[in-house]
Amino acid sequence: MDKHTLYIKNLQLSYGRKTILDQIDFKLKTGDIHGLLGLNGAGKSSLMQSLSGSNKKADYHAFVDEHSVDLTQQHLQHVAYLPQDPFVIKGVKVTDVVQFWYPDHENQDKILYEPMLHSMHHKKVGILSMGERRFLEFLLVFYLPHPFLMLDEPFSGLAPLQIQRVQELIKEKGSQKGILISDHYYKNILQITSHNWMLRHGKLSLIKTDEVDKVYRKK
Ligand SMILES: Nc1ncnc2c1ncn2[C@@H]1O[C@H](COP(=O)(O)OP(=O)(O)OP(=O)(O)O)[C@@H](O)[C@H]1O
Repeated sequence: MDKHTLYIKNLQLSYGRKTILDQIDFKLKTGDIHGLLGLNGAGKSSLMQSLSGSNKKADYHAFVDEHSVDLTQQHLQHVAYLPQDPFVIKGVKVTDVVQFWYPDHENQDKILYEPMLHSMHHKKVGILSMGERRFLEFLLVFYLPHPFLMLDEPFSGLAPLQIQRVQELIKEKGSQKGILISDHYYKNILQITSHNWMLRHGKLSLIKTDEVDKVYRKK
């Protein structure tokens, strides 16, 4: 599979007079799994929304394989995004949601035959538990064809076995996609990432695994 690189240059985001992201440069290659850490309100979701083109207030230059790209043109399918908040409508059945997202049988089967989702096909999304719904949403975004994937709190509300399965899938797919993951359960992240970024005061810097605990304890 071809390798791709996403490069973001000089990302700037302010809400009113408050600067959230300050002159951030960021590079992610397919095959890389990077963690995004930071205290509440540091700007992790804002960064992921910006990188996936869903935050229209962000200002930056984006390149894929050195070609300038407009990430807000989401039909170009550069970066997929799992948002922190639930997004699947409650009143529809799991099978219908999956068929809507994936018209092809191959991808439908990958999701519907996922062992931890198998017994839920005919349930409406609204009666799934929080963890079941989050797991479904993760799978929906995970199998999209985009080469880059932003996962905002994918472990939130998941049971330990589901966390393990999400980690397995991310590691398997890590060889094909460039993945950035943020989660407050940062130990789940550190188990699967090669590099970790800390977002503080609008700036992004690499952080070593053994320094992460210290930052969160200082809180
Ligand atoms: N649409 C918005 N308008 C104004 N301020 C916003 C908006 N979205 C986020 N903020 C502010 O930007 C800052 C960063 O928020 P963001 O959600 O990106 O942080 P986070 O690191 O993801 O936080 P958490 O870990 O708590 O989810 C916060 O102070 C938040 O209140």
